[in-house]
Amino acid sequence: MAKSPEEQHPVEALGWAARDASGHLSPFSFSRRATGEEDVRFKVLYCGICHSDLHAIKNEWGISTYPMVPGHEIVGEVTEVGSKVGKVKVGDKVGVGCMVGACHNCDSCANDLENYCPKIVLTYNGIYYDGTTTYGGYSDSMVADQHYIVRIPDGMPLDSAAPLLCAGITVYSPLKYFGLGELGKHVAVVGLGGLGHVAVKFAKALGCKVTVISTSPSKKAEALEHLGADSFLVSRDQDQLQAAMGTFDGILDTVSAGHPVMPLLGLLKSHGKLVMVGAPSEPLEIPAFSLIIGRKTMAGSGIGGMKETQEMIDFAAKHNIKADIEVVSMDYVNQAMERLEKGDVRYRFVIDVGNTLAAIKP
Ligand SMILES: NC(=O)c1ccc[n+]([C@@H]2O[C@H](COP(=O)([O-])OP(=O)(O)OC[C@H]3O[C@@H](n4cnc5c(N)ncnc54)[C@H](O)[C@@H]3O)[C@@H](O)[C@H]2O)c1
Ligand SMILES: [Zn+2]
Repeated sequence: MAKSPEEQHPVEALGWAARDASGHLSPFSFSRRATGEEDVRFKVLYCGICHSDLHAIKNEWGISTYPMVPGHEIVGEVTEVGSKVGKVKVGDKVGVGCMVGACHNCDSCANDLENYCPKIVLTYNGIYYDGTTTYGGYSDSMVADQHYIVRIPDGMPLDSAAPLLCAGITVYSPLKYFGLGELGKHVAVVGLGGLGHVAVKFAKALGCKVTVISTSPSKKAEALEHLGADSFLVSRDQDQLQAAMGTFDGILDTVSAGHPVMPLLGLLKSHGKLVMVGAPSEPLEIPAFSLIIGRKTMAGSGIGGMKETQEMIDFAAKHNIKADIEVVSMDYVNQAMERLEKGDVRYRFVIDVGNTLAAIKP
C-alpha cells in the first residue's frame, strides 16, 4: 500500500493544503526528504500567493491532485546543506520558484531553459524523481536540489522579494526574449495584478515606454504616480482604444480570465508582438486577419530558466524593484484567495509563513 504523505519521508513537515476542488486550505501534516548531497534545506519565511495557486487549488486547469500544498514564490533561510553544495551556506537567504527538477539532458535544459523541459518537476502538484508528490511553500520548510535555489541578494527585503520568484521572472523573461525590454520600446501591460504591476517596474527599468491597459479606471493614479507607468488605457473605452491603435511594439497580457484579444492585436504596430503570460482556463478567440494585417506575432511565455531567474533577481536588487505586497498570516489564506479572485489586492498577498504557521497545529 502506498505510504501516507506523513510517512513517505523522514522529516516532519507542516503545511496548508487544499483537499479538493473547493480549494479550501487547512493545516496538513506531511513529510519531506532528508537533505541529499546536492540539496539545500531551508526554513520558509515568506510565500507569495500567485493567481496560479488559485487556479490550481480549484482545479481550473484540470490537472490538480489532492491534497495539494500550493506556493511557488518561496523565500527563507538555509538550515542545512548537502555535502556537495557550494552555492549557499547555512544562514543564507534563498528562494525557490515554480520548479524543483528537470531532465538536464534535453535541448531546453542545455540552453538554461529548464522551464521548457518536457520533464519539468513543478514545485507543487508535481511528481519528483523518487515518485513522491511535490509540496509547495505554504509550509514550514522546503528542500530542493541546489540547481533550483535562487540566492536572494543581500539587503533585499524578503517579503517583497518572494513574488519575484514567479511573477518577476514570468514578466522579465518575455521582455528580454522578445526584444521588448529595450530603450525606447513602447510596451503595454494588460491586467494590473501581481504579474502586471511588476511588469511595469521591470519594463520601466529596462528603458521602455510603458502603458497600462486595465478594465479598472480606479487604478490609473496608482499606475502613473506610484508604479511609474507613462500612460493608462481603459480597455472598455472604445475612444481610448481607437486612439492607441498601431502604437505598441509589444503587449504583455497578464489577465487571469477569458477576455477578447483581438482589440489588443489592433493596438500593435506592424510586426508587434502580443505575449500571453496570463493563463485563463478558457480558450482565446483569435481571428486570423488580426495577425495577418501587419504581420503580427502572438506568443506565450512561461516563467524562466534558473540562470535567468537569478539574473532577474540580481537586476531587481540593483534597480530597487520590489513587489507591492500585503503581508498576511497563514490562517488568513482562505480570505486572501477570495479577495484575489475579486482582484482586491494591491498587488500581491504574501504569507508570513515564518511567524504564523508554526503556531497552528492540524
Ligand atoms: N506564464 C506563466 O509562467 C505564469 C506565471 C505566473 C502566473 N501566470 C498566470 O498569469 C495570470 C495572472 O496572475 P497574477 O498572479 O498576476 O494574477 P492577479 O489576479 O494578481 O492579476 C490578474 C489581473 O487580471 C485582471 N483581470 C481578471 N479578469 C479579467 C478580465 N476578465 N478582463 C480583464 N482583466 C481581468 C485582474 O483585475 C488582475 O489585475 C494567471 O492566470 C496566472 O495563472 C502565468
Ligand atoms: Zn506563479
